[in-house]
Amino acid sequence: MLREVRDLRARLEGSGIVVPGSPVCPRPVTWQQLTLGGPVPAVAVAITGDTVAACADQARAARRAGADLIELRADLLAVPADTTPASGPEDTPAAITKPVRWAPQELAGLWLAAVRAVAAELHGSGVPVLLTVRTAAEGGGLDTDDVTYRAALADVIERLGRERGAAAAVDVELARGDLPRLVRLARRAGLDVVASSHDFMATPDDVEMLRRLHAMQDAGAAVAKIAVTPAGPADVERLAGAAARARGELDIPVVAIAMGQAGTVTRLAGGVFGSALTFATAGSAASAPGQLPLAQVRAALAVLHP
Ligand SMILES: O=C1C[C@@](O)(C(=O)O)C[C@@H](O)[C@@H]1O
Repeated sequence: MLREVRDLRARLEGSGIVVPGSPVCPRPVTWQQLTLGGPVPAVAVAITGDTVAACADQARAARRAGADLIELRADLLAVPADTTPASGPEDTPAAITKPVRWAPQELAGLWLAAVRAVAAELHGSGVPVLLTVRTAAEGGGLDTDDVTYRAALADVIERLGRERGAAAAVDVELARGDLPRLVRLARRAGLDVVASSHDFMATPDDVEMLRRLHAMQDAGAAVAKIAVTPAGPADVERLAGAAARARGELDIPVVAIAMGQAGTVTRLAGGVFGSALTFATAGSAASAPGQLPLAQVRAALAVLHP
């Protein structure tokens, strides 16, 4: 029975008919051994270590666990505090720790060191690296203004271009501005851009979700990703609907996730609605609420995408 369903699906897809459950993506992306946008969603594991050494350890574990893609969440790296006195002589009570204000080049240097360490662990495995620097505005650990974010990202992109192959792609937040320019820089450096948008409070209305995904493709991103927070089943249904519509309207792979407990189903069955990638854990801390262990996600994918 399963074989008959598979054969029928293959015949329909062969004649250009989009079959629910195995969306066809006109412009899939290939990074090393991984293709995003095929009939089965890929599984990413996020590296959430706060030191370069911890990131390398986590990458090794994620590779062994069978991740298709490693996302390095470089925003979670600890930025050493500046302990010089804010004002007054050092022996006065004014000798308090200053807030951390790193220059873009310093941030880029820290992220680059972590990319190198993670890439070294993955060498020869065919598992690509996605470099992500999530800002505090979208639930991440990098608490800077948009100008610093863009400058640091541009710097790390250019430096990655000089060491081709360390990372396959870089995450760029749509809402931080300048996405088309960062896409051009990334292309020149031999990197793809995964454009992203996160809402940790709510699920935007359907028109807005679609608008963001289209804006990402229009800016030249290779992948369009949205993660939202549902208040309940109705929001989960809307997110799934937006994913299915985006899959029909866009050429590039779409990633759509409902975060938190209410959205768990989208981490398992997102592929049925057109989502090309899901995020799972492999022993270390989750990078967003609702992520499940990789083995559970694989088991669900095997049922839904035989
Ligand atoms: O964009 C995403 C998706 C995500 O937020 C999730 O909900 O699994 C996890 C992040 O690390 C990643 O960058």
